[in-house]
Amino acid sequence: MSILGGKDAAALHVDDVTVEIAGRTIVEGISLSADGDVVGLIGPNGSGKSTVLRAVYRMLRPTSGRVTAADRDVWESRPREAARVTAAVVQDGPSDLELTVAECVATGRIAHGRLFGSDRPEDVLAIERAMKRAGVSDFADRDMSTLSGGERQRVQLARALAQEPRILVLDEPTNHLDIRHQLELMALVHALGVTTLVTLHDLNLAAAYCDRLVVLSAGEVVASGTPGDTLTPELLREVFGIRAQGITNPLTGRMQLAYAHETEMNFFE
Ligand SMILES: Nc1ncnc2c1ncn2[C@@H]1O[C@H](COP(=O)(O)OP(=O)(O)OP(=O)(O)O)[C@@H](O)[C@H]1O
Repeated sequence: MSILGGKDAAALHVDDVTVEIAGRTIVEGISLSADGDVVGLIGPNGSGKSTVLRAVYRMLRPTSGRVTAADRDVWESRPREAARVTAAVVQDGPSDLELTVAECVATGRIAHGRLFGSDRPEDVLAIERAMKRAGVSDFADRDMSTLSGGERQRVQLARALAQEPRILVLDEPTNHLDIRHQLELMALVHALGVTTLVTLHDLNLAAAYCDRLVVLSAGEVVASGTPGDTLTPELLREVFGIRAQGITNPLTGRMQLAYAHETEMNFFE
């Protein structure tokens, strides 16, 4: 049993996935896997990260290729069956502004057969546990419409945790969060032990909290591996157009990057 209360982490395989929209190839030949670890999907704006995630959480059907979660083709599964395995926190997700925080988190239980307004003991437990982990218990009774962007983002995470997923898909989960909550969220995600595919623009969060990285450029995978193997000065220059160097964070011992715009000279030179 996972620490969320559900079944253990499940394997996710994206196998040679291509997505075309209106005749334009958005991503091509994408393959990646995750199994109980945290895999970061990184790349510049428009490189196709969200498109890959949409194919995984059943929002955008691939033109070719296969996505399997817990050994089932997600595009041949029923939506509720897929939702019992995979939960997503996404940018264009439902806003649920008319619900309270607790009601919003409770919708994560629908995949497990909860009917609206009738929580079973296991639902109550999962909802409370998820709110506590995401740090939103204090405002459980507030209306979603009254929350700040960062608070709302943590509620979306709580809803996903209440789903007791075996695979977690997160699209820029930290973009509204202050620095403390960014670190807390990434540490929490890492500690869950749930298979996680996460897009991040912050390369330092990616380096510190992802077990492996997959780098996209112009709709294709151009590198994958551990942060140390992937985030080389050459790749960062070619793909992101920056000067960068891996350094060790003196407080945590984890890898992080020192970076500058390619045109920027050393201030002290
Ligand atoms: N429905 C669509 N119709 C047309 N073009 C699309 C559609 N969805 C995505 N695109 C295009 O596909 C490319 C990849 O988009 P995607 O959102 O996957 O990139 P991303 O890496 O997540 O970008 P960002 O870092 O800016 O969020 C972009 O050029 C985008 O404009």
